[in-house]
Amino acid sequence: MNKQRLVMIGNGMAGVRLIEEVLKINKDIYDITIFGAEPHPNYNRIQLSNILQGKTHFEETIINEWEWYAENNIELFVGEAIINIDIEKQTVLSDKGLEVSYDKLVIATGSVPFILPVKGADKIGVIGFRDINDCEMMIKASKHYKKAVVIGGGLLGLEAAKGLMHLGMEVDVVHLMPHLMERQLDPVASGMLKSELEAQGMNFLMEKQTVEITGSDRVEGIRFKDGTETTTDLVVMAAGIKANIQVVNGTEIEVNRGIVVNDFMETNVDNVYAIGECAEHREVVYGLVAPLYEQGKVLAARLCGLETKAYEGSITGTQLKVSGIDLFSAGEIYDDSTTKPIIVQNYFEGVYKKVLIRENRIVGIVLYGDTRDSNRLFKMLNDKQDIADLTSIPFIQPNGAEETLSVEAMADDEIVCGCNGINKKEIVDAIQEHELTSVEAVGGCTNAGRSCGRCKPVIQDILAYTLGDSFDDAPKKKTLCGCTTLDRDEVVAEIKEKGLTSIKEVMNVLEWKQEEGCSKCRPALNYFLGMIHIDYIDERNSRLVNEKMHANIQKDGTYSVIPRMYGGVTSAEDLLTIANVAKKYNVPLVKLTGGQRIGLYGLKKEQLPDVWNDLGMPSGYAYGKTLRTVKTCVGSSFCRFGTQDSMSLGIELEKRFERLDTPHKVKMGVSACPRNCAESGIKDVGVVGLDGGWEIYVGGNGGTDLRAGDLLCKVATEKEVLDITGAYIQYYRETALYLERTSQWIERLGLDHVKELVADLEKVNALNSRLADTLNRYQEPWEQAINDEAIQNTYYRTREVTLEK
Ligand SMILES: Cc1cc2nc3c(=O)[nH]c(=O)nc-3n(C[C@H](O)[C@H](O)[C@H](O)COP(=O)(O)OP(=O)(O)OC[C@H]3O[C@@H](n4cnc5c(N)ncnc54)[C@H](O)[C@@H]3O)c2cc1C
Ligand SMILES: NC(=O)c1ccc[n+]([C@@H]2O[C@H](COP(=O)([O-])OP(=O)(O)OC[C@H]3O[C@@H](n4cnc5c(N)ncnc54)[C@H](O)[C@@H]3O)[C@@H](O)[C@H]2O)c1
Ligand code: SF4
Ligand code: FES
Repeated sequence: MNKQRLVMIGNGMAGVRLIEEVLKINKDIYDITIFGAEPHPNYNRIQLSNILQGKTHFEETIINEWEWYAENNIELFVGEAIINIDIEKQTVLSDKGLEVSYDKLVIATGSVPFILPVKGADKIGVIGFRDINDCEMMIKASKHYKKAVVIGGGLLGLEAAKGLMHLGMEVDVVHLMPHLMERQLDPVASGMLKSELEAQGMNFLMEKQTVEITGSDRVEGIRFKDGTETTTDLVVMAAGIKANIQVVNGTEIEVNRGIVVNDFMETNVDNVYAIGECAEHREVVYGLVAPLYEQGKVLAARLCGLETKAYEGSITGTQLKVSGIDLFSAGEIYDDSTTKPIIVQNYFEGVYKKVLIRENRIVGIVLYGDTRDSNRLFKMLNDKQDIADLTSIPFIQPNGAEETLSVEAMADDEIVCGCNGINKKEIVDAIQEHELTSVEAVGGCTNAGRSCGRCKPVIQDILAYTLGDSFDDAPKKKTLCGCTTLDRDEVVAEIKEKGLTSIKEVMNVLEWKQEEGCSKCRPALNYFLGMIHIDYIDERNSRLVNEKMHANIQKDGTYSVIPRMYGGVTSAEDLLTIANVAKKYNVPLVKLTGGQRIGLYGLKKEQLPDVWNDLGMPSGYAYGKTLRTVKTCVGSSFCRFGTQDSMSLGIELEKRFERLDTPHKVKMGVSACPRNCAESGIKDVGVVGLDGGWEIYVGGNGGTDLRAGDLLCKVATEKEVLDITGAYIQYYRETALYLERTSQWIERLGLDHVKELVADLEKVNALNSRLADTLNRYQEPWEQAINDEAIQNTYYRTREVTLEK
């Protein structure tokens, strides 16, 4: 049966979770295409506040790596927005002119910040806070400017303000209402919050209505309706959000505040669905992930033709991600004549708890200073539990709180992860069934902890409670990934001992928890098998996406082509060839790379084989976990300081070790004197010429974790450099964790240990002999692709998408 085509507009949190749910139900039902306006894979937007507050980095917030899309055969267009939907033809059109047809269309375009329509709102230095780009702008501004104003004292505004303070800025929060977070907190809790934030150094301008943003090109100040003003270098608008529904303009798809959907996330138009913050369900547009994930489950079942219960709406619970603040709120906040409150307040400890009750049922919760009971109370609210017998203070302030709040005392169905709706029993079952030993593994299996991350400490407690004594050892062990309880060394030992020869066999014999593994273990196993067995047949589909394509995917979904230029040395003829190719294919960017070669950027994947053919040069492997470049200085051939022939040694090193699979990328440099023009001191292997010999440095790194190389040894001849380098690289291949750079590996193993190894000639020879066997088996990948129609069809021919005439 032909697969149907599912197209999704939006590559964000709600949409991609929906796709995960669809794949869980049936991997084979759809050809999936996703368009994302941002140039990134799906990342955890919630964590943007934590990036500003210095608690995490962008890389750590990626939820679905590029490999995940490739592994699941999802066609992904990033940095490409859909600008038109034709519901008659069932096609969508992108801003780059790509027209794609669909059988089912999901709109998951999220929200946009509400920018106050005041004079000056378009000045430089006025931004929203929605994506990583906004985050980066704030970080950049903090390096040049001192003062920031955040407009809006809601969740987003306060998290932004705290982040800007962390970045060293002086921050005013401008708020329209008499108390902060008035949609989530009552005046008492709000007052306590304000006092705490003031104590942390935040300044508030309350009950101020902005009428103008002043300044020339860049913002310089803000003017309020009451005639007062404040100065500022940056304005962050956090005064709410609007559903991003622009894409349906001009269609018959019904909109109100959002795209109107029924209880199955269907719009009024056949085969068109909406989900996430752009969707309006029963007149509600949600702004937190928990309800959006619930919507995703219902829609996934619908799209896969399963019976499903309807989505009937959600009650949401809110928390603020600001260090030192502990609050929770859900449901109704303000009492009225129909509600009765139970309130506990302890000024001395800064604790305030209010539960609103109507007809013996909890209808609202506000907790400040102690939120340990939030899950229990929230469940009672959601379940509409009759609490007639409980309406006394101990029910919100249990005596001997520690005891009743322990994991043991938690009910099985108590929600642990609010974002993902996962209860204690589901976590305990997953731990037992899949022998999970870490919070990450629990997340991989159940989704718990994968969003705001607030529940991670409780998951940790549940692990300890479920595993008992064995938990003490568990966290120390770094398993290969969530699919196995074995670590790297155990997996490698088992492969050798049991003679396992394919990824499938490893997974079967070593009882992998997920039949097909994941994007972490598949490339690692492929590497280990290739490292162990000389005759191993590489599983190309298990490689990381760039290696699979033999080209580096760029942020707009195009690829780069970087041919080898051994030792950074080229010729007029090669330059002419590159220039002609660049012209012929209208290459958008031709650039010298940091590794002394020439990169052609912006090529479409279907152009790659032709470009490689026309170049007629070997691949520079600028995308691989392998030897990248050997940078050289001109050395004794031309430089008056040169003591050695750095270029010829560099070229020999590059020719010897090119294409070799390594646990991570390897860069080398050869300089002909200690002036080090080839930056040998920050390379995985750096060679420096001296009078009468060479010094070999190892473990250097010029990237994010800057590290100077350590002197491994001094040798007299070029042959010794080649032998020691060979032994060193082979030892790294045989002992490093997959994706461990030499800089991390050498610190883990200890320099002395490696020094001893390279001083032992027998060991050096044995390592070099194993390496030589391996080196013999590599083929030039670009040449292979040019000559193999099947490879071209599988990897480089696109499915029929048509370009707009
Ligand atoms: C700083 C911050 C902190 C937050 N903290 C929390 C929290 O603690 N807890 C919580 O539950 N929620 C939090 N949220 C809200 C949460 O991030 C959102 O509810 C969630 O991301 C919504 O998912 P979505 O898929 O609907 O939208 P998004 O995640 O915004 O994804 C929509 C994607 O669609 C893309 N897109 C838009 N138009 C087009 C188009 N025409 N073509 C192609 N692509 C398009 C957008 O670029 C975007 O990448 C926070 C939000 C922010 C900004
Ligand atoms: N911790 C979290 O759960 C979290 C964190 C950040 C963002 N978010 C989500 O992101 C979305 C956006 O958050 P938000 O805080 O912008 O939305 P919001 O609507 O909750 O709050 C906006 C605040 O801005 C104030 N405001 C409105 N107009 C103003 C004006 N002219 N001047 C000053 N103040 C004004 C409002 O009174 C309100 O308190 C929401 O859906 C929110 O749930 C959640
Ligand atoms: S490293 Fe020394 S030999 Fe090489 S170019 Fe620089 S100065 Fe000249
Ligand atoms: S509560 Fe947010 S990830 Fe679990």
